[in-house]
Amino acid sequence: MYLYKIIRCTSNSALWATSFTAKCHTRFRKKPQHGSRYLTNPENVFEFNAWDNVKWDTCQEELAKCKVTENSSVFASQDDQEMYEGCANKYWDAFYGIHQNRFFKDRHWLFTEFPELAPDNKCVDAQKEQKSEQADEVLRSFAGEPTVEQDSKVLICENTEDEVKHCSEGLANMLERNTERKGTTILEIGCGVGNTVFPILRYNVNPHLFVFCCDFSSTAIQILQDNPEYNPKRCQAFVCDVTAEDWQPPFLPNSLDIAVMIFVLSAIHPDRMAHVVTQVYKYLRPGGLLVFRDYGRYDMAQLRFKKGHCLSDNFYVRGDGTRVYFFTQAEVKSLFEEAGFEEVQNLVDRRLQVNRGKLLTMYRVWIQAKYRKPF
Ligand SMILES: C[S@@+](CC[C@H](N)C(=O)[O-])C[C@H]1O[C@@H](n2cnc3c(N)ncnc32)[C@H](O)[C@@H]1O
Repeated sequence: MYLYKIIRCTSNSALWATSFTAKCHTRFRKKPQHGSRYLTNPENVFEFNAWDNVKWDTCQEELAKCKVTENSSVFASQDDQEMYEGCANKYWDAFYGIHQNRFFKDRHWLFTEFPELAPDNKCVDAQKEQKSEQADEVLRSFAGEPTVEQDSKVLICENTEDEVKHCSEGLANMLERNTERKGTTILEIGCGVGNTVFPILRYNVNPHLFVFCCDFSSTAIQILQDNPEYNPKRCQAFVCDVTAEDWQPPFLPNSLDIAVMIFVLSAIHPDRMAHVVTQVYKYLRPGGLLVFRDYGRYDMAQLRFKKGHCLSDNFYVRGDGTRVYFFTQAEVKSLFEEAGFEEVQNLVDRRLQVNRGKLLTMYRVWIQAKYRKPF
């Protein structure tokens, strides 16, 4: 069992959203990309809650390596490994069954780092939320498997066109908008309860925007669809295990403008990552963009794992049965380039988060990347 910081999120309420949007329209402030507060004098470390682009010296790197070598010295048993893989969606169902939509905060920093997600919106006030929100985690516990039935809203029907096997309201919308060539179609993979999707729907002002989002946790998809902000005219959520050979999604190959992968690839078994990336490539249109942010090697969360939780190199299981991988930039690069993508961005974001009350320092590492499907 691991101790995680408790952060309560109330930002999903419609009331908050309305007042936030209103404030936002009167303020045209934007947080600089990759942060702007640098720690030059170590004595000042407790003056702020977080520092950007923190440099690691060799000693710190060596210490991190030692911790990882130690916590990887005992692997989870083969039986347990198979259970975590076979029941992966059930562990996430249980996670969302407990935490509902209170665990992850809405990811407003998205628009600072990935302005493509809301290109015409000048009012993205990324300072409202600290970028550090993305990895704040609560005390996680696994309380047994829930019995939630799968409830995909994707409709499957016959179509006269051979290549169109699966259709839905979302697909019909998308085809119409693509004919007019006005729309932007976004897919979020591993959307959870919508902490990325709802900010996109709020801040992307393109009237022809359509957001597809999927997750293999039917509990997460149900919670997302129950959110008052869920509008089927602009969004379609569906259940999909992206490690499956075929996705059967409600859109066509070569059709998506943007695919979003935020802290999802790390939750997938390393043996299936390449397949997931290949599938994303298949459904993006030529020229389409993939945006990615995920855990980096030696992030604080990796160093905190105890022996017995390691499944394979840099891949761990948390106390609640959900899994997490810690990437290097080089791994991300080869995953996407081997699938055919061209690199637009690949950076490591090192942040120092500070708990000023307890005088604690926490070194966070994230990999952020963008890849384009060539024309
Ligand atoms: C850390 S959460 C991130 C949620 C969301 N992207 C966000 O920004 O808040 C990881 C999500 O990936 C989903 N996931 C993990 N493996 C998956 C798979 N094979 N297929 C689809 N979703 C998956 C989990 O259910 C979970 O909702």
